[in-house]
Amino acid sequence: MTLQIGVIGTGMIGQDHIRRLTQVLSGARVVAVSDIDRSRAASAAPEGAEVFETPQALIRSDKVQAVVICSWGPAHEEQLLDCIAAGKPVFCEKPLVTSEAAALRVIEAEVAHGSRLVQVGFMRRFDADYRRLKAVIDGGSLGAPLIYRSVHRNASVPERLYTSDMPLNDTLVHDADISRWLLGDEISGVEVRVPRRNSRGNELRDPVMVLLHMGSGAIVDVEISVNIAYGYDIRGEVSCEQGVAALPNRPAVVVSDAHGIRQAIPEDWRERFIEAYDQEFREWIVAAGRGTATGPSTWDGYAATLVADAALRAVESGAREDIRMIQKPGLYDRTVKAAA
Ligand SMILES: NC(=O)C1=CN([C@@H]2O[C@H](COP(=O)(O)OP(=O)(O)OC[C@H]3O[C@@H](n4cnc5c(N)ncnc54)[C@H](O)[C@@H]3O)[C@@H](O)[C@H]2O)C=CC1
Ligand SMILES: O=C1[C@@H](O)[C@H](O)[C@@H](O)[C@H](O)[C@H]1O
Repeated sequence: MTLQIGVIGTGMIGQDHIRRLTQVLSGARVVAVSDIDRSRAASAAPEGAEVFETPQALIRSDKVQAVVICSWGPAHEEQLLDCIAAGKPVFCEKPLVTSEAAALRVIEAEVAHGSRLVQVGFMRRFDADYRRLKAVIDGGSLGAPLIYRSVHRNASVPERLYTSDMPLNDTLVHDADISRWLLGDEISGVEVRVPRRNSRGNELRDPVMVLLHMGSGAIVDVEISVNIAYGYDIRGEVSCEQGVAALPNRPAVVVSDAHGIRQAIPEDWRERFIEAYDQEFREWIVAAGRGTATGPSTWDGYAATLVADAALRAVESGAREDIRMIQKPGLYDRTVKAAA
């Protein structure tokens, strides 16, 4: 069976996902697109795909069996609720939504539907290196994890569109999610420290240091730098009771010549996580074909939203801000086996 997909939002990542769904992966076809910028949607539409005037019309269309949301974060809630109302599986890029209240509305709608429909775009969980790191920690040979260092550096971010709150409510969500997943634990409190500003970033609050306090007492120390110029550099290191497991920036061919020894650095997230995005969609296509979702859920999107909100409070208060989650609905405890 070929899954008929509609894509909402045909900007940077929307176009990249259309490319992988059209040229890389099997089992799916992009049959519909929509964007508030109609001409962008028209030029991104693969051959034969219909351009819809509104996301709502695309979601309701009989030709669309599953939806991919790549619009801006504040638009996600309405589009997610429309997908759930239509009973259609939906892959939603991060952030799930941009407020706790919105996350709770999506949880309520999905729980009322009775089974998972939503998968959130936390692609690190599908990255082979992160999966190996998790296997080492879960294997238990290093003992309990005590400290996790998460380095998240972007060469640059889009001027004007990327604002001062975004290191904390857009970029940090990946580190929050991967910390919860790697350590198998919830985040109970957040602190933020703001060092000297990077003058390359205009007025942006950049870099930021974030401490995530895990329920177990383990601490995650996150560096977010979004204008570091030299490339996209993502690292993680877990210090455990009797050993350390580390994920360096993506390994690449080591070149030795008259200029020294060097390795290429990925330019951006598209390059660093190219296989992870492919894998998250491979697994999503299988799950969506069965009318459901797999991997990062609405619950995980809700947890990351609470961390973003707490981080924004913490940057103002200078103190630890606590996080309180609602009781986890049973729906999010069930495992859906998607991969063949
Ligand atoms: N998982 C990841 O690593 C990444 C995730 N993202 C996420 O993907 C989403 C899109 O980001 P980009 O592609 O970088 O942004 P972008 O600005 O390049 O594209 C967003 C597109 O959505 C359209 N749009 C905005 N509101 C809309 C609405 N209400 N209805 C229909 N179309 C709408 C815009 O016109 C634009 O074409 C964001 O939520 C972002 O956080 C982005 C980059 C990487
Ligand atoms: O999700 C992403 C972007 O939206 C975000 O702006 C970047 O900071 C992240 O590294 C990237 O993975």
